[in-house]
Parts: sequence; structure tokens; C-alpha cells
Amino acid sequence: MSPANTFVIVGGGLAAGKAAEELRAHGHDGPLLLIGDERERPYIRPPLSKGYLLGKEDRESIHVHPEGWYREHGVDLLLGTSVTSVDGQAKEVTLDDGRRVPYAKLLLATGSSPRRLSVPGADLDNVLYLRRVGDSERLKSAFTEGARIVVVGGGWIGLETAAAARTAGAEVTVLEHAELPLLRVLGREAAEVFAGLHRDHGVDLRPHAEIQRVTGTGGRVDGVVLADGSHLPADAVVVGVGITPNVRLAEEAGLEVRNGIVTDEHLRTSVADIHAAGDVANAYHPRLGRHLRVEHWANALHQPRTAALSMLGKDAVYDRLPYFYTDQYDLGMEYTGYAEPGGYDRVVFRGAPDERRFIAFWMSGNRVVAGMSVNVWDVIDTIRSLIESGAETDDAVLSDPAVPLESLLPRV
Ligand SMILES: Cc1cc2nc3c(=O)[nH]c(=O)nc-3n(C[C@H](O)[C@H](O)[C@H](O)COP(=O)(O)OP(=O)(O)OC[C@H]3O[C@@H](n4cnc5c(N)ncnc54)[C@H](O)[C@@H]3O)c2cc1C
Ligand SMILES: NC(=O)c1ccc[n+]([C@@H]2O[C@H](COP(=O)([O-])OP(=O)(O)OC[C@H]3O[C@@H](n4cnc5c(N)ncnc54)[C@H](O)[C@@H]3O)[C@@H](O)[C@H]2O)c1
Repeated sequence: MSPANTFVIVGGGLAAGKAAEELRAHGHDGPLLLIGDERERPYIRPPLSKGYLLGKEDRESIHVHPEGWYREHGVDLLLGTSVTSVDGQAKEVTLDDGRRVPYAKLLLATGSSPRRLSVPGADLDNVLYLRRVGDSERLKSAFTEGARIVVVGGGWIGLETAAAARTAGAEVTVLEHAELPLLRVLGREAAEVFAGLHRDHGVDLRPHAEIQRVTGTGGRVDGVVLADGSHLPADAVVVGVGITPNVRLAEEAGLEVRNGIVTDEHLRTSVADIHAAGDVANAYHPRLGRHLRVEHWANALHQPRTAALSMLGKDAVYDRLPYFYTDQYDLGMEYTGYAEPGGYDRVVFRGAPDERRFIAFWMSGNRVVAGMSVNVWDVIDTIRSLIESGAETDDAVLSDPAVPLESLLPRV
């Protein structure tokens, strides 16, 4: 039996590791248990499709905390262990070895899992996914000079792995079933920049592609067949067709689940003393006036502070604007804000999209709702302030590089 004031964190990713840190930083001095089903202590995933995959970053650099940190801070790490159920009435979780652990407060930071490809042949060897550090290592060994790599999905995983594979000298085809990669998240104007980037680096980018089946010899993939009948030879197939939040525990425990675990702005779920953060949380965002589930690193980095404070009974609200970034070849990008299709009426550019050095602003009327900087640095905080200020501006000023962005902020 654990003492009555035990706080339990379920999940072993960035949100879980940061939550342990924030709970200690903000005064939880009782027992603290972090239970994760991976054997690795909490680590960040962005390098798995970038520096780690390219061999530029080592394994030590990806962890949220150094090895000794958990012991030094009195955090019990239970790795390689799954939580199989949550009982919100009895306030206890059950582990995969049958043990029950009572909690005073519980944080669900169970993240998400890759959607699987559901066509014949999808279970052949060398049909690869990318979520965990071992997956990245498998991709790395498949990305060799001249290897034929077919990537299914032109989202973030698809494009970042395509860039890594091309950098390693592989022949790369990207199959995207929409008209452009990243179309839904960036809209046409910015998505075209990424399509051009990959084509310029020799990727065979195929929009409107419908994969029909994966073919193999001796249990190992040797190609894919598309709906138009064409056959593409492949030494490996990388699948990046999106993720689904890991909500089973929450669902079975009777928590409100709708596109993730529903929380309020304090990251409290519908059941008392259970909180959620990171990829799995569909949290009410007071600034945007709606629930939002964000599948990005910065959200898993920052939400745990709010969750920890609210687990400790302190008042805290999560209202940071979404932020994400990518690195592909020599392109570095940062994005902040929220611009869903229909939530903006035009995109204004400052700089030259065809030179891949610019800032893009998503506009709703005279207000900026999201901004993206491509190979332009140290502007994203100003863009965030501009969005948060709600200041009105006009396209001529926004698109003029001679006008400092700071001058568009309201004077205080
Ligand atoms: C390859 C890759 C590259 C990325 N690059 C970027 C990037 O460049 N920029 C960006 O903004 N975002 C990026 N992301 C997204 C970002 O990594 C995620 O948003 C982030 O990992 C979410 O963290 P999390 O802790 O909420 O969930 P996760 O990282 O998914 O961690 C959840 C953990 O909980 C474990 N778990 C689940 N259920 C249980 C259970 N019942 N019991 C015990 N443990 C359980 C899971 O196995 C997992 O270890 C990338 C993601 C991937 C996969
Ligand atoms: N830089 C970053 O922010 C970054 C990098 C890597 C991963 N991630 C996160 O990891 C998660 C997974 O990334 P992802 O790229 O798998 O998901 P995604 O949702 O970003 O993209 C999936 C893409 O696959 C396409 N698609 C879906 N089914 C298809 C099919 N059958 N055939 C062809 N195309 C298909 C979709 O149209 C979409 O373009 C996301 O949450 C993402 O935000 C983020």
C-alpha cells in the first residue's frame, strides 16, 4: 500500500517527465510514482525523425532528465510497466502484473500511437512506423545509399523521414492521398513550399495517391501497388498516416472522451482527482474559446506545469498558443497560433516563399491568427505577442520587411 498522498503519473513521455518535475518544483513532497510502458526513461521524440535519425544526436541527449534525476528528486520510476485500468471511485490503478496502486491525484499522460496502415501486406517485415526510439533505429538502418524507400503519408513524419532518407542517399517516393502534403494543417500556400522543397531534393512526391496493397517476398516487403495499378519497388515502407490518442484507460474508467480525454482549462478531467496532459488531452483553451487537442512537443512541455499546479490545488489555466517546428534539409520552420480551415480568410507573406526565407501570416479580417517563420529566426515570440494582442494590422504593413514586427504591437 502506498501512503495516502501518493501522486501517480501514467505515461512515460515528455508530458509525464515534465509533470514529475513540475510537481516537485511546486511543492508536492509526498510519494510520486511515474509508470511508463516503455523501458526507456522519459525522452523527447522530435530528434527521432531529425538529429537522432541522422546520427547527429546521441541517445543520452534525448532524455527529459539525466538518469540520476529521478532518484535525487524522490520520483519512483516504474518502467516497462503498463497501467491496465483506472478505478476513479476507489482511486487506484491496476498494473499489468496485477498490483494495485492507490493514488491521491492521478495524471494521465498516455500520449498517442501511430495509426496502422490497413491494406493487404501491411504486416510484412520492413513496413515501418516511427514513434519510439527503437523505431528510429530501424529506420536509420533502412536508410542507406540507393535504398528504395516508399513513404506513405505526407505529414510531419512522412516529410521529416523523407528528408532524412534522402540525406542518407536513398531513393524516396512519398505517397500522399491529399492534393498536397501538409495541406490540412498549413493550407495551400504554405503547403506548396514544402512540396517544392522535397521535389527540389529529388523526392518523387505523388499527391492523390491511394495505396492498395504492399507486396513482399519471403515475408519481407518488396513494393507497393497503387489504386491506379502502378507498382513501386521498395526495400522499406515507412508509414506516417497520423496518430490516435491513447484513451482506452480513460474510456473504461468512464471519463469523458471525445477526440482525446476532455479536460477543462485547468487540465482536470470529468472525474475528480484525475488530470490529463500532452497529446492525449483535449483541453478547453480559454483564449481560443474551444477544446483543442495538440499533437506537438511544446504542448507536452508546457501543459504539465498547469496540470501539476491544479493537482496541488493551486489555480492555473493553460492558455498558451500552439507552437511547433520542423527541420527538413536546410529548412528550419517555427509556427505559432491556430488557423484551422475556415478559421482564416487569407495568407500574407513577408519575404520570398520561392527562396524559402519568409514569414507567413494567417489572417482573419485584420487580425493575425497564426504565423510561421521559415529560415527567419528570433521572430516567433513577437508573432505570438502580435496574435495574443489581437491588434489590428493591414496587409501592406505586414508584408513589408522594412517595418519591424515589434512596431505592430500595441503600446503599453
Ligand atoms: C518521430 C516524431 C517526431 C516528432 N517531432 C516533433 C517536432 O519536431 N515538433 C513538435 O512540435 N512535435 C513533434 N512530435 C510530436 C511530439 O513528440 C508529441 O507531441 C509528444 O511526444 C507528446 O508527448 P506525450 O508525453 O503527451 O505523449 P507520448 O510521447 O506519446 O508519450 C506517452 C507515453 O505513455 C506511454 N503509455 C501509454 N499508455 C500507457 C499505459 N497504459 N501505461 C503505461 N504507459 C503508457 C506510451 O507508451 C508513451 O511512452 C514528434 C513525434 C514523433 C513521433
Ligand atoms: N515537426 C513536427 O511537429 C512533427 C514531426 C513529426 C511528428 N509529429 C507529430 O507526430 C504525429 C504523427 O505524424 P504523422 O505525419 O503520422 O501525422 P499527420 O497527421 O501529420 O499526417 C498524416 C498524413 O498522412 C496522410 N494520409 C493519411 N492516410 C493516408 C493514406 N492511406 N495514404 C496516403 N496518405 C495518407 C494525411 O493526408 C496526412 O497528410 C502527429 O501528431 C504530428 O504532429 C510532429
